[in-house]
Amino acid sequence: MHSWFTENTYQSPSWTEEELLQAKGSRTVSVVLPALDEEPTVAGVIESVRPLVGSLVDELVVVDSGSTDRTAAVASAAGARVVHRTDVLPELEPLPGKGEVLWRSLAATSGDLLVFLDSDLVSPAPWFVPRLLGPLFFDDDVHLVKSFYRRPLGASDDAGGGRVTELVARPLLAALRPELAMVVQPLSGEYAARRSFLESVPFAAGYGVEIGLLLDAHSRYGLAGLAQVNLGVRRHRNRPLAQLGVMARQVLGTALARAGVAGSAAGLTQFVEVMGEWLPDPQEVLLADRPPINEVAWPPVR
Ligand SMILES: O=c1ccn([C@@H]2O[C@H](COP(=O)(O)OP(=O)(O)O)[C@@H](O)[C@H]2O)c(=O)[nH]1
Ligand SMILES: O=C(O)[C@@H](COP(=O)(O)O)O[C@H]1O[C@H](CO)[C@@H](O)[C@H](O)[C@H]1O
Repeated sequence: MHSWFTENTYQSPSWTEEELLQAKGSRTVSVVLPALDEEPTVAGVIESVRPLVGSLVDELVVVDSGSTDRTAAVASAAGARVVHRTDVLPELEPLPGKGEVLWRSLAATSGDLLVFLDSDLVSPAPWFVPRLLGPLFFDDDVHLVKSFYRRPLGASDDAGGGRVTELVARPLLAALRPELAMVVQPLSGEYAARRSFLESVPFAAGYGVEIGLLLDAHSRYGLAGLAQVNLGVRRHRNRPLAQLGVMARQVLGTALARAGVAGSAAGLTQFVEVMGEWLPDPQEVLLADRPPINEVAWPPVR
């Protein structure tokens, strides 16, 4: 078995809250939920973290990505601090993507450590945050902690989720960065990292953010800088295949860029059937990065 997999993979994390608090010491923790139109689920995710605020967690922030539903109101009522993406770095026109709000969250928070959770999670367990923090508290060599879990697809209880992971990210890593073959969920949206790392690397503004951060952490720190923790089961809203095609294009674009492989800037032409004919349905695809935020002059909005 690969030594990294045995040493830095936590199949059954068993740290107690007391042990974690002890190890946390004077460090601070920000939990960030990126949210685009997540009115049905954001409160449940907040409620899974809120009991930790004031102990393991120092701040719980939802960054609204331009929602048109009641995400902000629901999140605020559930007890999170809500930051709209243009509340921070207002001088920058926002880019339409998940990575954009994660990048801006660095300017809206102050924690030494950050934990990212998707806002479309369904019934996330209360141990998600504590388990993600464990390796950062106990191993100073670790800078990025990824989650892994069984990923049911829709209502079924089998593990059919993680379609872009299985069909794009995992094969891509095998081809471009085989050392990362032992990462169980390279695209998992639940992860924790040190601010010092996050502020010093670019953020893909779209869905390439996870693969970009993984590749950059590996380039910067090697496998020793990475850990992964078992969170059990993860259910979330599963997008239709066509939308995952655009996501896959972003994952591919960011991975190629980080690997120094020239790719085109082309978007993605999908096809739709209209009255028995198949017609092109071109998709704009955001492939841009935000630069390392510590290179952008900004007064930290704390
Ligand atoms: O432009 C975007 C796209 C996504 N998200 C958030 O990022 C998380 C993951 O997005 P999504 O659920 O679309 O990805 P999936 O889990 O389906 O791969 C969710 O909390 C979204 O609300 C966001 O804040 N801005
Ligand atoms: O892992 C995946 O294949 C995709 C899609 O998952 P599903 O097939 O809908 O379970 O979900 C992840 O990918 C995104 C891109 O990295 C992340 O932003 C999401 O948080 C993560 O859920």
